[in-house]
Amino acid sequence: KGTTREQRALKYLKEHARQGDPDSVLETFDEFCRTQEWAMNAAEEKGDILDEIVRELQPTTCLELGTYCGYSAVRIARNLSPSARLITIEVNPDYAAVAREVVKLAGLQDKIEVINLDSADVIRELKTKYDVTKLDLVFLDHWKYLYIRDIKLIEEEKLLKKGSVVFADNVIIPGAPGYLEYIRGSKNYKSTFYSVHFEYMDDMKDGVEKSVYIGDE
Ligand SMILES: Oc1cc(-c2ccc(F)cc2)cc2cccnc12
Ligand SMILES: [Mg+2]
Repeated sequence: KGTTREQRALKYLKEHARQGDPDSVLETFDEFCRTQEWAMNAAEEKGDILDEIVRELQPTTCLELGTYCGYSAVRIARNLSPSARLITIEVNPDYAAVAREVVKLAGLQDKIEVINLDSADVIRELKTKYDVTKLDLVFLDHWKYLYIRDIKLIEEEKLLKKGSVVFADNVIIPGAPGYLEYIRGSKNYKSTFYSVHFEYMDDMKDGVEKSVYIGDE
């Protein structure tokens, strides 16, 4: 075929979504995943919970680990206030390239910064290089064994404050080994589990975990 699934998704979006309209980009991506090819977007029930968190929290500075094609980046950023921004990190260059196009298609390039690097390296430089003081929202959606590595790094960098929300996808499928017991066992978080359907699969269950930081600044 010569093209990747992600490139085919982007082509479909460019042909069917309304330029500058985030809702249209998301609806069109969901349609692509339901009718053409499945893709690992934090969509449907997962996306609804993410929307709820963003609307209630009204975060100023958001960090997403695992951009993939930018679906959840668009989903988050479409609900952000004018001065708020999202930094999203994607280690795979092919995914990052597609994500930048999707963000542009949605007209959200002024709110979303896609960084094609390893998450740990960026987290260590958020304060010095990316002008971040605190993170109001963190969305964990990259490789599952990295959740625990990166949340510990985020704590070490003192990037969370009382009320910051850490939202984790896939805590059931593929599962985030060690992360759940770490975050649920920590006195610094109040965690809630939501049983949800796996993206675009009505007969599969996954889970997401919302953790509110209550620790010291
Ligand atoms: O939401 C996700 C789903 C899957 C996934 C793919 C195929 C399966 F058979 C099962 C699970 C992988 C992810 C990797 C990174 C971020 N999110 C993912
Ligand atoms: Mg996921």
